[in-house]
Amino acid sequence: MEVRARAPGKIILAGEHAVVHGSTAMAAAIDLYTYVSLGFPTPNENDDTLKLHLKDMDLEFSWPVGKIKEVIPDLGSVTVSSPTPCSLEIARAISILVEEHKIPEAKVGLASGVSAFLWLYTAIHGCKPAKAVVTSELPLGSGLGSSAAFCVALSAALLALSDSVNLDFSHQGWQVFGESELELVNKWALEGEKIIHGKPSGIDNTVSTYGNMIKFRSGELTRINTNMPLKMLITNTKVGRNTKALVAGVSERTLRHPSAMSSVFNAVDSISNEMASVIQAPVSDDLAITEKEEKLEELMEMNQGLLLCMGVSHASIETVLRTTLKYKLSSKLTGAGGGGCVLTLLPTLLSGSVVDKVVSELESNGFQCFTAGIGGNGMEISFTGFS
Ligand SMILES: Nc1ncnc2c1ncn2[C@@H]1O[C@H](COP(=O)(O)OP(=O)(O)OP(=O)(O)O)[C@@H](O)[C@H]1O
Ligand SMILES: C[C@@](O)(CCO)CC(=O)[O-]
Ligand SMILES: [Mg+2]
Repeated sequence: MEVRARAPGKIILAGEHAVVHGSTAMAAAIDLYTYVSLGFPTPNENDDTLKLHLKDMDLEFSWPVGKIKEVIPDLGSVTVSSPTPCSLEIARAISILVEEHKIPEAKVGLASGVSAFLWLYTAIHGCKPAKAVVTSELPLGSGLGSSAAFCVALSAALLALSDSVNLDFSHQGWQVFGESELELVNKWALEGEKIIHGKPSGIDNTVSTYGNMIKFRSGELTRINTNMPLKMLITNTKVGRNTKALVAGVSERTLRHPSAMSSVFNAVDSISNEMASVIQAPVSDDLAITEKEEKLEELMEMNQGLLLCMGVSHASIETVLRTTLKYKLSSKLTGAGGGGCVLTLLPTLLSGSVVDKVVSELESNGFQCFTAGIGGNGMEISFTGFS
């Protein structure tokens, strides 16, 4: 018996960081996914361990269920239908379980992901044996929402086995949850994101759960429907960074400059709302598309300028901006910044030869360029071996 869930990564079109401080943001799912599968031992296997295999990183973790029960204080008050933050006491216990496995220094950032796994697993499924296998098409720590996709896929797989979700176990292939179940997945995923991000706004896990394109502010999402073709070049600077630290840095800057940063966040709020209006406006002809694209380009450039004010750009990001500007293309960082990925709008009428030149110049800097489908499906689930 195995349950498998997948959840998409995302791009933030406008509003990252400001959204943590109550501004509106715009985000869209991309067709790169994280997959979580949960397999369970048959009674005669007599396997009493919880295993986590991070396949892409070639890392395996294993804990005797008895040890988990011994270390993690009573979870009795936690109910699946009421997503709950990981308490300090349980977080300390979980860190003991994580530190038992010496994670290589180069991959130490994974500790927060393993901690999020242990919290979500024990809180939703309890201290029971299983094997979880995780694979992902997303670059980790690059601004494309890998942490959110991980938390959403894991929460979905665990909830699929709970009494809180009604699913057709005999269904072949991917299936989606109903609205109330999606809301529960999203809320549990946010609890996982809190362990990885520190103070997440919830936009990443929300767009990974629901998919498509959303406008988001203070926990509320508005689905954005559009017939506007939107093509973005994604450039991964491959400069590693940590979202939790970058988010904390913006909060510290806000404490030092409350009035100035409030003006910055208000400006971002306006940019995101204007972007939503531009994208949603019906497209009538090629001229309309070009006009919309020019407005989007200006809004992206303005947002990038405000992200610079927040202190989350990076020399590598500035290199991408300078390079694409030479070809009169507009770019902005996406996600937490400090490196990671940069978006460049590719206008409908742009010739492929120009795109090739831009990509070639960007990749000559050691960056990795790719395009991804924008606005695809959200979280999905599949079952095998269930009668
Ligand atoms: N497939 C995965 N398996 C295990 N842990 C993961 C996985 N994907 C993400 N993580 C956890 O999330 C961390 C990266 O999250 P982080 O928020 O810093 O970057 P991101 O989500 O890729 O970018 P952003 O939040 O800016 O969109 C990893 O270091 C790891 O702890
Ligand atoms: C930087 C941030 O705004 C987006 C990260 O993808 C953090 C958050 O909203 O949780
Ligand atoms: Mg993240």
